[in-house]
Amino acid sequence: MIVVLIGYMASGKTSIGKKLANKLSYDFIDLDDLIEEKEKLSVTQVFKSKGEVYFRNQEHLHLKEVLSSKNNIVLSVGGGTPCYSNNMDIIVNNIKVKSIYLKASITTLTEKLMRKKAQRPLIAHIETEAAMAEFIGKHLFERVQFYNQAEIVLTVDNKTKGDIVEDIILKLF
Ligand SMILES: Nc1ncnc2c1ncn2[C@@H]1O[C@H](COP(=O)(O)OP(=O)(O)OP(=O)(O)O)[C@@H](O)[C@H]1O
Ligand SMILES: O=C(O)C1=C[C@@H](O)[C@@H](O)[C@H](O)C1
Ligand SMILES: [Mg+2]
Repeated sequence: MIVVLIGYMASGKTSIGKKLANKLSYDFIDLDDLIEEKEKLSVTQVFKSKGEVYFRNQEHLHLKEVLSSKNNIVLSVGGGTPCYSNNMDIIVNNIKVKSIYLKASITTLTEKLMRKKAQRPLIAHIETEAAMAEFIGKHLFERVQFYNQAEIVLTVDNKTKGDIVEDIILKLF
């Protein structure tokens, strides 16, 4: 089985993914980290020096490679991964894959992203909480059509990471 965690920036894909993999004794792969390793640059630097189109292309290639070559892994993808190329089709049509949307509210995401926006090139420039909430609202509206295609949709607001991992395990088995 390959568990694929999807969701907006800061919904918890990386941190929940690591904990879940640990609990299942699966390997953990984070698509953003994989791209950073291959490029020897941070995601922000890739966006700056090579552009978003290049990043999206690499993201697509690495997603396909991981899904076709590995098993017993938890894969956390980037916040935008499901929304480009045919990435969401590739995820949902792979019979080994269980896809999970970590669904967080605009309020939860705004709170988190105001604190941790520096390494996230798409939102680093947003200054006020009101502007952040407005940006996330519009962006999510475009993206939920992809996120909602996940096999499992799990609300994460006001839950601890441990609770979320337990909820995922209950839904998977
Ligand atoms: N349920 C939770 N309770 C408390 N803190 C959380 C929870 N989920 C995530 N966090 C914290 O929120 C921050 C963002 O989480 P994380 O980096 O895992 O998100 P992400 O979905 O991987 O984001 P990105 O798309 O930018 O990679 C981290 O500091 C993480 O520790
Ligand atoms: O939501 C997005 O489009 C992104 C999310 C991050 O995980 C990174 O993949 C990158 O910053 C783009
Ligand atoms: Mg992440």
